[in-house]
Amino acid sequence: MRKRKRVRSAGCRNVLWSEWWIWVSKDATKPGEGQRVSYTSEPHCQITSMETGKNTEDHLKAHKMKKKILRKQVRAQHTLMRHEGIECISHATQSLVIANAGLGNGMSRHQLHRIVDNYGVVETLLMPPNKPYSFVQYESTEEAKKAFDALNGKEVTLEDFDQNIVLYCNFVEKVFWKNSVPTSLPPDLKVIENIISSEEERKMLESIDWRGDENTQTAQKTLKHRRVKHFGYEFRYDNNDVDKDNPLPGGLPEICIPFLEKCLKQGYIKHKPDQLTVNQYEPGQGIPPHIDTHSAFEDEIISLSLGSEIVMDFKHPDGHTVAVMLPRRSLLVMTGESRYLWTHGITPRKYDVIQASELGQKVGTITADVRDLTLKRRETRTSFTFRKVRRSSCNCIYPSVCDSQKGQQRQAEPSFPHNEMEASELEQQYVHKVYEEIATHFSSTRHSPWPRVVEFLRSLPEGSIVADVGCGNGKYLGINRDLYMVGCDRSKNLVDICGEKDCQAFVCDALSVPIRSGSCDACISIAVIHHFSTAERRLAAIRELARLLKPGGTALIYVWAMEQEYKNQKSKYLKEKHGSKDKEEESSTGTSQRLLDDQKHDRSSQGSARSDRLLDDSEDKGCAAKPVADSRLPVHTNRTSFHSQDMLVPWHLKGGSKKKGAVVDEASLAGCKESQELSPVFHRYYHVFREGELEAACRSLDCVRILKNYYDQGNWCVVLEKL
Ligand SMILES: O=C(O)CCC(=O)C(=O)O
Ligand SMILES: [Fe+2]
Ligand SMILES: [Zn+2]
Repeated sequence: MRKRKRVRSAGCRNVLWSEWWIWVSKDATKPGEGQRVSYTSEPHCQITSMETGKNTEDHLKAHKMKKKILRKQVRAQHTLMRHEGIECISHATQSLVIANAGLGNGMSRHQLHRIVDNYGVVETLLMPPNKPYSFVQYESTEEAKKAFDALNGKEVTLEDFDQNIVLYCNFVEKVFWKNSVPTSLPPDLKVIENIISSEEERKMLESIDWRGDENTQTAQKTLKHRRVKHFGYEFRYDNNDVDKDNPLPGGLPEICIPFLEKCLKQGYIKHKPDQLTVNQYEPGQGIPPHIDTHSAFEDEIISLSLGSEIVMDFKHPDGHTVAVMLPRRSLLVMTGESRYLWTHGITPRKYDVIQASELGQKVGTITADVRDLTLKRRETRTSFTFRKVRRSSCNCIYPSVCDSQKGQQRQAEPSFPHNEMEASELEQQYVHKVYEEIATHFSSTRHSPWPRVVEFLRSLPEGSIVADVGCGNGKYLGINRDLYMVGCDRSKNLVDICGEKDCQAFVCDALSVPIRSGSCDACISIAVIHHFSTAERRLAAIRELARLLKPGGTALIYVWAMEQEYKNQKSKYLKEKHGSKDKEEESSTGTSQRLLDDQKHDRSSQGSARSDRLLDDSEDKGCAAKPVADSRLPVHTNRTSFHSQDMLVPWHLKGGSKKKGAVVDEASLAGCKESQELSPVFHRYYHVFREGELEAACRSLDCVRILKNYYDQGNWCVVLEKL
């Protein structure tokens, strides 16, 4: 409903979409000079000159500043609504939400307390984990008002980061937080506190000699995000397997023997480990989410935390994550489901979110109580991970993630769809779900707009209403500020990323876009329609784009081409097969394609898939794709030509997540390019178009005519006009 209204009245050019939104929402006042929400403060600074009217320059400056604060305040309201469904209200209450004062911004509980305590008695201070806002409830409305007036638009310096941020305040009905985060540990996971004494800890740490770079006896390696040493057997990160036939000389260090005996005696483990990996993490370092290869190690995996505590993230395949505090001198015991099915990893960052009251001592899940969270600076942590090398194949009950059981797994491989329902299920599993999972990583690789798409958007008349259907991270939404662009995507996580960039986008399916027929001057659909798995559905997606257009309106469509060699020219995608460097970002020339860039990742980590991949693609090495002898979809080998029009294309997920606005992650993830280790692989369904196929589909629609039809960097492209 709202969307329609927005589209309809977008003709008045000076109205920001976001401001307009607030006008139609129930707490808004009428559009007018400046004031968009009923309760605003005079920004505590720069405003005095405006009021006394000293001189016009100051007046103008103050006016601009006020407008800016208002804009940001409104943006913060939208973020809160989008993230939490919490609505800000126009009258003063006891409760404030303060944007940019969140744990995700790098604000500690301690610092925020000192700020908000200045204006009255704080009853509750909620700091949700990793979010860019906090909630504060005062004893009285008067106090909250005082805080609002003082803090809205106020610049503060983040302690520890030496960085300035500006706070923006809004009133909310009451302070609350629905704790959707699971509070129990993953099944079959234990954390045993104080397993060794400080003296034993010191001795164990001292026993590891990190001098020298690469050491054959202990297979010492400096990885991109930590140092490691192996004892007993080497664990190889190139194939994620243990070198079973070449035990390292010396076995496990003497000092570990009494410790292991204690673990056996106390029943934490049943079998004596014969392999040890010592990992050392400096603040800012981590290990990507992974499952230790099933075929390499037996069930029990134990890890001793030395030197400092750390938060480890566990993730179930259904997506839910549990952050687990591993205190110093504690033992993590992973068996059964937590060892075989859940990934574990350490996000590379300098601070962890932890419970405030028992600094560093609380075992177990972190997000149990948001009234009590804060940040804690990491220190050097050394872990001793003991495992037992497996001598026979794994027979676990989790075949979907078991490399020993890939025979059975193949049964689960998707087939070419035979009907509408199968098609929709295939897309759900191998397009929607995957983009949801990889959204953050995917978005971090999507910066450079493709030049000919930009050209199309720049050629549109000022004031045009444009829909970007399948907008991804919204990289085209801000290209031409003279347009009213709105994006939509099937992935909520990608739409959230658009929102963070202050772009207008919503979640919907490209087959059913909730925009009024004939309301758009133009549409774009870039690298989207090749994700539909039947010809009917691809045509339906084009028809839907056409429906949105008003007569004379134009649509630009890009799909991936079967022909990666055209007019005797290899596409960039093929040419970069033997490229020199793995790249995380899109080519700065801006000529590389969304799809081509996907392959850079794939190439960079081929062969690094662990047992947690969804499908096994190891058999594909050297050949482009499996022939479609049966109707099972082949898995494409990146950087090779296509041998089938329908296939699965791998995406190698890199560890960590980069959230905009989260200083903590921002700082620590800079330069994060863990390429050879532990990246889970996801597969996306694609139908690559043959020459003429897109054009023919468009021609079958009576309501459009083709204005242009061309090949651009491995894609077939058309520009349509609505008749
Ligand atoms: O540092 C840790 O505790 C875990 C290390 C780990 O998961 C591994 O080396 O596979
Ligand atoms: Fe591990
Ligand atoms: Zn297994």
